[in-house]
Amino acid sequence: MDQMTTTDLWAGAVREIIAAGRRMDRFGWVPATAGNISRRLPDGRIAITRSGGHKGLLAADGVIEVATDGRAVHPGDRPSAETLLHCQLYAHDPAIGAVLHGHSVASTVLSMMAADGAIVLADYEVQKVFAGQTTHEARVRVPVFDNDQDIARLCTVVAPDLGRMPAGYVIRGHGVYVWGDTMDVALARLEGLEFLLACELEKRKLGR
Ligand SMILES: CSC[C@@H](O)[C@@H](O)C(=O)COP(=O)(O)O
Ligand SMILES: [Zn+2]
Repeated sequence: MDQMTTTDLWAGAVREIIAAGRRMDRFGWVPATAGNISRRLPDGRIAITRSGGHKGLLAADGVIEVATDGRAVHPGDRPSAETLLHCQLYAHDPAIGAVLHGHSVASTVLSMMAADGAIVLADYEVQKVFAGQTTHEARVRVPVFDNDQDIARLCTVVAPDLGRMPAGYVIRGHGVYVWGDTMDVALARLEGLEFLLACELEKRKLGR
């Protein structure tokens, strides 16, 4: 791959990450410095948001490269605190090309109330946004994992569920992780999941 092509690939990934951050911000899913966003390039490089920036106000220098073990490729760069959760998904499935993490009100509140380690979505038409879901009559289980500031340890808790989370997962009192083969697919899944969590929160406020 020539130099021009690798530069173009990187620029494309950065554009997608910046646009995703703006879109997530419009919905209020990345308050303050919350959230992180990554993209795996066709050549295997991983682009991810720098730690601590506002994800709705990203510029090109807010996106940096990490290796598959989560370490910054360029010395001095500080990748997202949750980089290992992104790398875990990329290592699990070579088809995954984008990972999104946001902190919505609905995911934060519902996960704090979740019993049995999951939020179960049922009877919603929009469940069909998730791969393999063809009817509102199915039940979509969204695992809820306890929050942990030790992200390597959190990865070991998430690991057994890899490959059986059609809608992504939620970290308790923290937020969602979703992914997709492309950024557009990941954003569609995020929008679908957040819509359903918002519905679920409204339902519970009505005592249902
Ligand atoms: C604003 S606190 C949120 C952070 O602790 C973390 O959960 C988060 O989502 C963003 O961390 P970052 O290191 O910027 O990727
Ligand atoms: Zn977070």
